[in-house]
Amino acid sequence: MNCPTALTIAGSDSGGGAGIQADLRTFALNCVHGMSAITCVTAQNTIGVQRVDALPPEAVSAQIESVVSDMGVQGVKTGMMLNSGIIQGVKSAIEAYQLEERLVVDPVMVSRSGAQLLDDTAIEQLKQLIPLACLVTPNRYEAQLLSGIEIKTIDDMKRAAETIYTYGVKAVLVKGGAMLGENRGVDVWFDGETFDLLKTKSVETKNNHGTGCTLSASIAAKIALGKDLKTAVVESKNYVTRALESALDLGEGNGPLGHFFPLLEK
Ligand SMILES: Nc1ncnc2c1ncn2[C@@H]1O[C@H](COP(=O)(O)OP(=O)(O)OP(=O)(O)O)[C@@H](O)[C@H]1O
Ligand SMILES: Cc1ncc(CO)c(N)n1
Repeated sequence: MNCPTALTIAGSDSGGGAGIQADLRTFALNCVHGMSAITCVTAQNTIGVQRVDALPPEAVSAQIESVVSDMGVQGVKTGMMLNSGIIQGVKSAIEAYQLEERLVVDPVMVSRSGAQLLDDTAIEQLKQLIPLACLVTPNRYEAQLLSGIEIKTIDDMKRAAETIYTYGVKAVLVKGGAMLGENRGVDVWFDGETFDLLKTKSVETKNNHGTGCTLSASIAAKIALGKDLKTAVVESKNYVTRALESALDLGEGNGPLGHFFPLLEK
């Protein structure tokens, strides 16, 4: 049986809500064979991250090379990449295997609570990767950092999307999970020609760990399935909304999404 494949280049989340674990689960729910290049191992739960151990950059590059050279990759996403050495190696591999057209960069730099997750050198390195991608998906704070624009309104999100587009990326999705009031959960799409507001219902839940990872993994899976980028984004946004509505009440903090709600409906 033929099966499309997708690759996630990201960190491991021991709590299973974000990172590699969320990505592989999302690939599976799309009936896409998931493969992984692990960049770092986090000791993490619903409350926070207790420890992070990075892999050597060569170990990350070797994982990418192993799967791409043998199995082929139709969709790729990057998530937490931790340091500039790893990001540099990933960029070289993307270029060597010409994966740009199917690459989604989730620029994991600032958490939704506003904490910086990458040092300044790594941020500069990540800025070099963004132009290669077909889509970059910054959250509110990452969009602020990448554009230099303070984001408070939808108009600010649009201006930030326009600025980030000038990096050379094909399309930008500024995510609105960290916006306030009725703007929470409204994402802004810009592809150089058209702005679009992707608006779903704003879900009232504290169990929202892994929304960004799930969104970018779902988009990569749908690219692997041959869908056009905009369709992949719209369907993925709807999937995240439904998964938030079915989120799991686990742990003391922010529980994981209910990724498998479609299976429970059968
Ligand atoms: N409460 C909510 N209701 C509806 N959609 C939401 C809500 N919170 C987040 N989203 C959606 O989830 C997706 C991820 O956006 P978010 O801004 O949370 O990304 P992120 O900060 O990168 O996520 P993470 O917390 O996983 O790092 C977006 O499509 C956003 O609109
Ligand atoms: C491993 C990992 N990647 C990404 C995020 C952002 O949600 C996280 N918390 N953990």
